[in-house]
Amino acid sequence: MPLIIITGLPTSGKTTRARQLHSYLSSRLTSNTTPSSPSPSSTSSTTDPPTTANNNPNYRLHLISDTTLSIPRTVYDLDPANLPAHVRSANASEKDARAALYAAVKRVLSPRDIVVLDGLNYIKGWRYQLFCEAKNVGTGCCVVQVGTGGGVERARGVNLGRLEKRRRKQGVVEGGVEKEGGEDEEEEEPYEPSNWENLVFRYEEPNPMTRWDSPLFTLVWDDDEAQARQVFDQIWEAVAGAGRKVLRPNQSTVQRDKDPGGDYLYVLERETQDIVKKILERQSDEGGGEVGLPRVNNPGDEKADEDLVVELPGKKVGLPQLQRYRRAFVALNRGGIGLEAVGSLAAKRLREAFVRYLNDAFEKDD
Ligand SMILES: Nc1ncnc2c1ncn2[C@@H]1O[C@H](COP(=O)(O)OP(=O)(O)OP(=O)(O)O)[C@@H](O)[C@H]1O
Repeated sequence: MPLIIITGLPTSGKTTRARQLHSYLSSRLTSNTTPSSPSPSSTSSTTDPPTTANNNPNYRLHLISDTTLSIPRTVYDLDPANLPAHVRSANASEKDARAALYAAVKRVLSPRDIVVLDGLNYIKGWRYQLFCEAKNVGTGCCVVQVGTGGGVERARGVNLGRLEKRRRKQGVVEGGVEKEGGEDEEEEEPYEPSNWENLVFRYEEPNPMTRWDSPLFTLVWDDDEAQARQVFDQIWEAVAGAGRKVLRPNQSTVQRDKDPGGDYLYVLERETQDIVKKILERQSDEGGGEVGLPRVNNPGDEKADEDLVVELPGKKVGLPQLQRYRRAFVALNRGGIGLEAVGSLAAKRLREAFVRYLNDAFEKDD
């Protein structure tokens, strides 16, 4: 499962662990024997390791993060008005940052590439999207949660420390005395305190019971080298060991490598619109439960084959929510399933795929 998603609260030690894991995997791939332990110095290293190591005939290794893509910390600002003008004009919002990360992952991810994605990765829908991408290219995905252990105080302290360091560096110390030094140190960017608190508030804990957050590995701040090494061994086993799990693309991520025909896009729109319309018509007033849908969109004979089943979430679903899912599904499958499949077969497959996609999405929302 070559996509390794690192997640955790802001300033909780994610990059530190991501670098340790990267260097562990790198030495494991290079030597094909016993990997080196994470070195003590790597805990405080601020220099990025090379993003690619290609010493093993079977795997290439990549590290992707905000830093490797030069994504500024300001993208996590709550209020775009607070962003510096040059950032605002480049429209560098958090959403755009995610798009850049997604594109970077997509560019390299394959069954032969191990990608360590270091970042907050705090939105479960985002982790789900990455899981689908891994599945789409026929590889696997796991999540590594980095925690500080025993509350958020330590992570908050790291951020406050960074803020203080930045203040001192800017020469704005109490009493207005300008201080020197620190010029040659690489600055670890702090979050504005309100943003930090908000990111903690919004953090969506990984849930190992869901497919997209499993297998889930955990590392805490106080884990020493030997403990970290044990977890890295388990990750290696999951990623490259005999028992590694490979996700096979299914019909909710329909093959996209053929040129789409104009008809295909029309069929994609028509069938997904029809499913949305029927769900709205058929769901009960209380919401929840199952709704049967026709496998074929044939107004003359709708009752004939109603064996597609949507399991609705606990509350009633509205048009905006369904349209959002529909648009996401359309975007995912716009690439087409090939001209040969256009027609009734494509329509049927798309309906099945869209229903499966909705079931996944509702399960995730519950
Ligand atoms: N397990 C640890 N033991 C000791 N110090 C650590 C540990 N993990 C991180 N640190 C220190 O805490 C600080 C923050 O760590 P790091 O940059 O890895 O956090 P992060 O979660 O990646 O932060 P950000 O949210 O800014 O990306 C660094 O100075 C680092 O050296």
